[in-house]
Amino acid sequence: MSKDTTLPDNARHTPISMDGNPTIDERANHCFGCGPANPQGLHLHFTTDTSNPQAITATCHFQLDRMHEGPPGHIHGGIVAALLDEAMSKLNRPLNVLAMTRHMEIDYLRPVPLYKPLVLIGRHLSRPAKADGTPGRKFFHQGEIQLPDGTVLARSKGLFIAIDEKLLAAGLAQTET
Ligand SMILES: CCCCCCCCCCCCCC(=O)SCCNC(=O)CCNC(=O)[C@H](O)C(C)(C)COP(=O)(O)OP(=O)(O)OC[C@H]1O[C@@H](n2cnc3c(N)ncnc32)[C@H](O)[C@@H]1OP(=O)(O)O
Repeated sequence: MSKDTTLPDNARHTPISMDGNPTIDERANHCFGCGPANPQGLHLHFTTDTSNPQAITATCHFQLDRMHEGPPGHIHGGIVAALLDEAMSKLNRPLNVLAMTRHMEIDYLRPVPLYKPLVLIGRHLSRPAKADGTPGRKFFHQGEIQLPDGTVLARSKGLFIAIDEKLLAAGLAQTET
């Protein structure tokens, strides 16, 4: 019996159809947000919760220091954007899709402190169906940076567009040396 690929699967790191075709990111592992091989990266580690398939989450506990300073004692706004983008993008794989950020908007609600434990959360909001009722390419997600007591410091909404995995795999094959 074939597996239902529309359901989230938190045991996997890539969509089923990508078996044997790791992404560029996975091969190099230099992703600025989560790649362990990037010495300048943020080294974020997420835990995904797919217990409610309609509202899956990705959560990361992190703390940054002066390397990422913007306003004195606080995280640079561009890094805040990178954190939120990363949290939202981490929802795509449990949803069994490869997708890239097409649009995101950010509310910078409070300055985000350095040297303090913080919580980064991505939440899947919706995947509107196409006109014919089949699953669409657009994934809407939300991201938040919170203090441990739940106070929200920054919030994002993002639109991610699913990429054709066959084209991606073909592109990777051409880059093999
Ligand atoms: C080298 C590549 C490697 C890839 C590895 C991936 C692994 C994962 C990596 C993890 C990365 C982590 C995350 C990162 O940081 S990813 C890094 C940052 N993102 C990028 O670099 C993405 C660059 N953009 C693209 O490549 C293309 O634009 C993509 C592929 C995303 C879509 O191009 P495509 O030509 O296919 O689609 P489209 O442009 O017609 O738009 C699609 C639909 O969206 C609608 N729309 C647009 N704006 C809005 C809006 N504001 N509100 C509502 N809707 C809006 C628009 O009307 C259209 O709708 P419709 O007309 O179809 O109904």
